[in-house]
Amino acid sequence: MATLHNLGYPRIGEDRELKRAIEKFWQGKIDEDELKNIGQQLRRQNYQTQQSAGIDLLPVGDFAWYDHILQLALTFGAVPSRHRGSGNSSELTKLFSLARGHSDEQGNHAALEMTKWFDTNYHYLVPEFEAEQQFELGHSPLLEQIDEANAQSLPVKAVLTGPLTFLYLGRFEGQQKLSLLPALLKGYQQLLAKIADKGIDWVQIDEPILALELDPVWQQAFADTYQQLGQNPVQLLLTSYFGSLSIPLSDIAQWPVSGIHLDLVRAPWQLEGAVNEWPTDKVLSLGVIDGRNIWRSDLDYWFDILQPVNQVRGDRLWLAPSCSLLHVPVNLEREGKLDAELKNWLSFAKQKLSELVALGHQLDNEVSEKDRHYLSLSRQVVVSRNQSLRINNPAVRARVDGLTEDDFHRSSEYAERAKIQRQSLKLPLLPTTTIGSFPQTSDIRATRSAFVKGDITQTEYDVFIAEQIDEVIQRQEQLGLDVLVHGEPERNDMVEYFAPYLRGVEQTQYGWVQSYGTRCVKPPIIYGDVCRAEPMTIHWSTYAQSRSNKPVKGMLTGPQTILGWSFVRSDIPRADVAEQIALALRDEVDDLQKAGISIIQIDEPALREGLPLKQSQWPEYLNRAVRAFRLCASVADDATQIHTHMCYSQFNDIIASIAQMDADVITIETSRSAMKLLDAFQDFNYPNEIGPGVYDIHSPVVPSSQWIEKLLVLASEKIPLERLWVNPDCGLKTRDWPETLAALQVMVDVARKLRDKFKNTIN
Ligand SMILES: CN1c2c(nc(N)[nH]c2=O)NC[C@@H]1CNc1ccc(C(=O)N[C@@H](CCC(=O)N[C@@H](CCC(=O)N[C@@H](CCC(=O)O)C(=O)O)C(=O)O)C(=O)O)cc1
Ligand SMILES: N[C@@H](CCS)C(=O)O
Ligand SMILES: [Zn+2]
Repeated sequence: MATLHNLGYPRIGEDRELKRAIEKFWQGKIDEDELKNIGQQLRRQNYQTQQSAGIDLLPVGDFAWYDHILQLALTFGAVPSRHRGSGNSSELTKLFSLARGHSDEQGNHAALEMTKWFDTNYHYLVPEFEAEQQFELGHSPLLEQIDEANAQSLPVKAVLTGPLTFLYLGRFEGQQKLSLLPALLKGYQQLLAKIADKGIDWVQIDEPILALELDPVWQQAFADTYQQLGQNPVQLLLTSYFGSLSIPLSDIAQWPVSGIHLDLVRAPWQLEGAVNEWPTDKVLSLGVIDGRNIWRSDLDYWFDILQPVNQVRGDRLWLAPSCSLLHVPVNLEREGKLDAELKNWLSFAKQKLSELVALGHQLDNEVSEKDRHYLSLSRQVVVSRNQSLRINNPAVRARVDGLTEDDFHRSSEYAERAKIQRQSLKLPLLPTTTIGSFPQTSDIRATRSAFVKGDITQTEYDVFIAEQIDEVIQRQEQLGLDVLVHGEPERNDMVEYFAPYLRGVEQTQYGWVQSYGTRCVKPPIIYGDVCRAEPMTIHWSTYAQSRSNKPVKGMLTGPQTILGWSFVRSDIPRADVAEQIALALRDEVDDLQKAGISIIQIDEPALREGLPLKQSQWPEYLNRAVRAFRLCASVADDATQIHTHMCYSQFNDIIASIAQMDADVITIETSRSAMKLLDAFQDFNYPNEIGPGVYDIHSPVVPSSQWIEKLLVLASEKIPLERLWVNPDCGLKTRDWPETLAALQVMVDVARKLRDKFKNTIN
């Protein structure tokens, strides 16, 4: 009989209970005991949901207060020295302080850096390692959670991120991370021994870096590590996901691990090797239900594939979702407003487990009434999706087919456009701007919530938004910014906002997915051919422009970012979907310029995170991503200045592609790296204009003028002054007004000072 297990369940809660509880704790509205109780209730509920779905082995250790990598760093005492010595504050307070930073008499203790978890929209906190770093096993939430689950007599499988992934994802300035491996392995050995002492048989040891193209040194480190860890009394399920293994399975078969988990959704071709090369006395766990997308599975397809494997492997065959369900929303049942046909096509975390169980039971000839329902729905959906008229839009297809090379090029080269734009825009040297959003205050959120619930009318909501824009424009004029924004008060999210205006795209009401810490997003569902149903931003952009004589940027989210932060149909290539989105945005760019908007920003923060995990696949991806951007931007007249914005990005390895995007201006996050990221632009001789971020928007700390001046001077040594802009790292939606105004005033004042200082050096 196949064993059914799960790799991880969404920790945030069906109603974002975890988010709400943590934020209340931060606000001092509940104490630590109350917060811990809520965490415990959530875990209990999640275990119950999984067990009643029919899952045989439950993941314990998938819960984390803010982020599981942060929690692991703290478990091993891998805490940077600036955060040590916080006296007798609790483990939880230390954890939140590492995640968010804190200030005290000793100064400002900056948070750990946050970055993308592989190619997902989840962010983890980057552990920082120091010379002589030790990894002493300290307080372990995993061990506590095992005790808690044992007390409930649950069938436990411990979940632990593996040492190589932990090390690989951390930062060890200028030094060889692998030199820390022996010390780290001591910590892991201690932890595994304690897990074994608690009577646990299996540990799911997650090593997602196995999906990257690892160099031989890391491959050898894997072999050495698992030789050592495999000697432990607990059985290890070496768990890969997000792609195919980069180490041959036949090599891994020699390591003393008791099982392997393979992601067959992302890399189905791995099955053949697994069947032939993975020893039959070891567990073969196959990830067959998509943990990264929300489509109902084709269970008959999997049944046919798995039946022969099941016959050979019996209880050594385990079945699971492809990866943790952290990346999908919790429960489809809550969605009351989704169209019935589309809803049938979907499956969220809770439903995915039922699909898995139905498949497992069918393989074992033990189908229940509930399983029958899931099996039959799966069959119906395969037919309905193949035949549905809602997917195919001939007009969109014809438009894509009719594209010519000219549609991907601006009329003139950048140098020519820049001359025209300089004359029309008349911007000063070192123009100042912001990235788009201004604080999304609780007033804005509450008013939108009232509107969505029907407590206020459309007119009342519109009046409110207009007032917000008026205020934002007025404040920017008072600050003396040169290029203004409307502040995005009408947008719940930079991606979700666009969904209602796009055909082929649907939006859930409760489909929340954790993005970082307590912050969540509701990814739209792209189910069919995409086109623009109606203008998306013209009303508020032109309204904002009517309130100022300075240019107000039109603000769009780019094709790769809408794609990357949505759940995307799987029946056509993603790049084709991006092209359709680009065409919808192209119409918007054109309408904006016709409506008198002279500067249009097309944000592409997700362009880099969309890179395939295997570097050999980058060129094809980058080519299509750049073309999609150019398709929407190239409708702009020479006089229309196109900006793009990227954050969270290392640019060195993709700088050529960024240049090919041919945006007139790119604004980027650089302040935390003290302008180091600009080196790539300098080395490449990046030809267009750049706005390197001069302060970190993730922190409420107001930057000093000395700091901003230092960064700008550094930037001016790398980028010619006449191509340099001055702006923060990213949008200001998560900040409060007082710190926003104070920081921007410092920024504008420094820009003015340097403008005066430098103006004579420009001919
Ligand atoms: C730039 N980032 C983004 C990413 N992905 C996106 N899809 N969008 C992004 O902006 N990925 C990378 C980064 C991640 N960064 C962030 C930053 C901030 C958030 C965030 O603030 N999320 C909010 C939810 C945003 C939203 O959808 N808001 C809605 C609903 C607000 C809400 O919760 N309303 C309450 C009622 C409020 C009241 O009455 O006071 C409710 O419904 O109960 C809106 O504004 O209407 C968050 O709170 O988590 C995400 C990613
Ligand atoms: N225009 C967006 C970009 C975020 S990456 C904002 O300002 O929030
Ligand atoms: Zn940004």
